[in-house]
Amino acid sequence: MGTDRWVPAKAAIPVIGGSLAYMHDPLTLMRQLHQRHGPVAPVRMPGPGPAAFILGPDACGAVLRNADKAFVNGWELLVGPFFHRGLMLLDGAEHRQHRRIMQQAFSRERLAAYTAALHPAVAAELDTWRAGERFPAYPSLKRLTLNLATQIFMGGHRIADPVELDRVNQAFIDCVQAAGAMLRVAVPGNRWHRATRGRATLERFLTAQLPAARAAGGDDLFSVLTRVEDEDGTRFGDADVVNHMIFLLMAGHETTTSTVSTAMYHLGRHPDWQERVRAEVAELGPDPTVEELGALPDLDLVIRECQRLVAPVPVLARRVVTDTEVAGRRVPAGTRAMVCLQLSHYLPELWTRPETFDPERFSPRRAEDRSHRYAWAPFGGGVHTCLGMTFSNLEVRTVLAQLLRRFRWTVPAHYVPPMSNVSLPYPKDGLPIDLMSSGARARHTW
Ligand code: HEM
Repeated sequence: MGTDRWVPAKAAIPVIGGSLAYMHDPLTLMRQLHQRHGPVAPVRMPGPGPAAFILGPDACGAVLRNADKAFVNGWELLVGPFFHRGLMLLDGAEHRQHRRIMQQAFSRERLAAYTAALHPAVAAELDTWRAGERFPAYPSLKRLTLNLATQIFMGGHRIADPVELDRVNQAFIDCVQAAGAMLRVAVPGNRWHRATRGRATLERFLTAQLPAARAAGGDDLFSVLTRVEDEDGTRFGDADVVNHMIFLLMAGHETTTSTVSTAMYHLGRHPDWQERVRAEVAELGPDPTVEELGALPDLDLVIRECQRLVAPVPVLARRVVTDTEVAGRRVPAGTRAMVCLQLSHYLPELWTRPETFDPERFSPRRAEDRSHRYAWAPFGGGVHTCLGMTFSNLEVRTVLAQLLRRFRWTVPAHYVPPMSNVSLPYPKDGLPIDLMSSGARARHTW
């Protein structure tokens, strides 16, 4: 295979220009770089060594499959200080062993127990939503998933003190927000500083709670992590449980919120689809099982389409440890490789009218996602493929099913959410939604 010369970083877009262009409109930047450089585009980014965007499904697939073991995870620089030793930040044999143990926390049996706990927790949150007003849905969804994480992951019922619960939630939010900090040095009052303190608070809290979580033998993830073991009987040490918990809280929170909020937006714009999925969930009983939630084909089409249009994790970070080749291009050791999943979701050679909301493209008849293994890859691929994918699907379906059964909603006429891309994408204006009770007729304003 012919190898193109590595284009030195000075030929690439300037540091600030590149970062700002990404934050302004990542998809346009990815398209421009793809057109100009093909599948491996050198970019200048703050941080050590050269950097490249990996573009298109072949190149993304090659990096994620990592056949020659040239890539290790590159997240340390972005989120390392707050999420270090989380599963996604481990490599090689250690990663394999930790993944094997953690997989036991996501077995069928465990998922059934988490799902049973999800129903009342979602209902309690949605009881606080009021029909008849326009309100920013995104912050409410974020609070909802955070409370779910506290209940399902942390065994929130064991935390008696509401002040402490608030403090823990805030510490966790501070950690998540640091990923988008421009200034990656702690200066009192800035994001990095708040996150450093947040990490310390979470560590103290979880370490103190660990004996109770272990003794409880409960069905929440925290309790489960203290006792799961791989086939050789190896278990996590106490520090591992704490590190994994902090990472899982982050991994499961913003990503799930993103999918539900994208779905609320598109279902608000497309009443035909809203009615179609409402009719489907109307058949469910009050506490649907994993199997019942899994058998909602129309909702499944909608969720996949939403994750195509707004990939909750649009770019994955890798670091090159030995000189290698991607799609015929030489990529030297030391390069930071940004795997741009989001671009593949919009390539016109893979998708019909990629800008359009068209869930049917995932139907067995059209199966556009089958055109390439990495055409649709919101959960990544290779050894780090999302471990929470099934749980997240159950959570998204549970929240949407309850929303659809309780409410109808629309979005303002001609409204398109202005997205923040500083860290993971979210609607900057909070996503205004006009909420009605499910009995009321929708007022379609577009
Ligand atoms: C819509 C929701 C979600 C999306 C789109 C998503 C996406 C991803 C992606 C793309 C990765 C791969 C990162 C990489 O290769 O560098 C990943 C990893 C991971 N995710 Fe998710 N995620 C979601 C929800 C969740 C949830 C709810 C959990 C936990 C309950 C979770 C747990 C994990 C874990 C543990 C990893 C690391 C796997 C490993 O390194 O072996 N995710 N996720």
